[in-house]
Amino acid sequence: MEAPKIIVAVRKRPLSKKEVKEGQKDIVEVQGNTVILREPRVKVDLTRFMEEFTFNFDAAIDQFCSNEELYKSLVQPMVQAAINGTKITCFAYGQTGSGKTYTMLGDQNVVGIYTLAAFDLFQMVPNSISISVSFYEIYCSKLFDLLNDRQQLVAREDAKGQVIIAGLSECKVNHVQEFLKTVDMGIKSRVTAQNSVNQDSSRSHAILQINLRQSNKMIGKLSFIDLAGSERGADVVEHHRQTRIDGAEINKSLLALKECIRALDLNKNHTPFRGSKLTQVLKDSFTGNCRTLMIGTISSCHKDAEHSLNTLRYADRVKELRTPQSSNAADQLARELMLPRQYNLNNQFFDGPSAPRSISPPKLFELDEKEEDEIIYHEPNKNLNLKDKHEELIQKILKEERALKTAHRDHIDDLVDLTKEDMKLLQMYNQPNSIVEDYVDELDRVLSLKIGLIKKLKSRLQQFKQHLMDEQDLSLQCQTHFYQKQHQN
Ligand SMILES: Nc1ncnc2c1ncn2[C@@H]1O[C@H](COP(=O)(O)OP(=O)(O)OP(=O)(O)O)[C@@H](O)[C@H]1O
Repeated sequence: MEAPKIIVAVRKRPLSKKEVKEGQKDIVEVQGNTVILREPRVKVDLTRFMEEFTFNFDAAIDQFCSNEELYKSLVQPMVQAAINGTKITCFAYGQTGSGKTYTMLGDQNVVGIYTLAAFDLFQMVPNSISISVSFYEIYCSKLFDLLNDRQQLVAREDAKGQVIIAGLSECKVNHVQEFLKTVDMGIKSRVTAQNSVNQDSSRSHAILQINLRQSNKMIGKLSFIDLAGSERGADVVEHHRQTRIDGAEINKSLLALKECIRALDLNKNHTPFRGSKLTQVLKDSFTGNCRTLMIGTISSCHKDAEHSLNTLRYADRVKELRTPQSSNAADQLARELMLPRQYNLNNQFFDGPSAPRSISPPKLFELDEKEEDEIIYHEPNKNLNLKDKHEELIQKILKEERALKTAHRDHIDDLVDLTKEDMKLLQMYNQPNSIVEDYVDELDRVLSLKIGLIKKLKSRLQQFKQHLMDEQDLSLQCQTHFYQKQHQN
């Protein structure tokens, strides 16, 4: 049977030492490929109760599973496929601090799955295949090369519809140590930016690409993506406008990513790649012969219940629309992937008792499909409408901002041309026999043109300023509504 195009896994991170010390509760249970989240709630009459949500995935990974075990069961088979010409994409989605970086890139004590893939690749590929790396980051819709001093990059679509990231460095690596050194340089560049540019890793998507070439022709590609923190997409109630705008961009890219994966699984002809910078640059990875692994990372801590639920719902939506064929293939793969017993995992990893296919209905309020499609964070309807309006306005502002910058540039060019005319005029007036009426008329014309240009730009600016103020008002309304709602709960 054909391998599934998409595998959706969820990984639970353990409580941190700090959380244990604070007495926080672990509210997530992994049983086979099922994740159960029990959220402590309080009713209006102050009685406490537990709300239970059950989700079923291709793989559910508990807190005892190491990166090596995860790699062996889910990623290693894909590495082999990459050598055989398949484009592989692995991405981690989840709240800040839920374990995305830990899974993808590792930390000082633990190796990430990209490193494990590299070890295998260097062992498996024949000498005729060369390996190279690119590593870049998307921050505020801008691309930065992590292997070249964070040079800003531009993504362009060529005549054949292929997206090319102009200037992206691709470093050829001959052995695993060289590979690790190169990626480490990129990780350091990301960390330095966090400290110096007031940037926060949870607000950027990091994309590490390993390219396999034979006689200079790309034959396979593996992309490991550490996404921005999913909760960042809901920064509507943030006080800083730029943070809200960044949040809207992150929200847009995560929703577009979900749409692209769904379209990919349904073999749709039209895939909405242009929906965001992230999906635009990943277009190539999602077309043709490709396979994707999504790892939703969740915290087990009760105070993160809301965010964990949102991640579980997002992952559930990604796999929900799977075609019957690919669903069968995924089930088959899940059985084949059963982890060897030497791994200290729950042994029901894949072939445990068959769990319910869909999520248990939330008992307090229902979400309809449209709501989940449009925002990541679920709120009651009224707030959602405000959020929708806010989102729409942010998109408008982003477009207007780009248009304003272009108009400003054109304005400067026009002013330079008129200033040249000004200078010529003055030179002519300094000539003997010049006619004062001509000079006055001409100067009047040039000045009127300049005033016209300034007025035009000013009115565009005025409109933009008005929309910024509207956004501020709308955000305040969202905040008020959000806090009122919290108070009621
Ligand atoms: N499965 C795990 N087992 C043990 N520790 C983990 C696990 N997942 C995450 N951690 C620890 O939790 C902390 C947060 O993880 P990590 O930095 O990977 O989060 P993140 O989702 O990448 O956050 P951000 O979006 O801010 O980059 C780290 O200290 C990490 O070592």
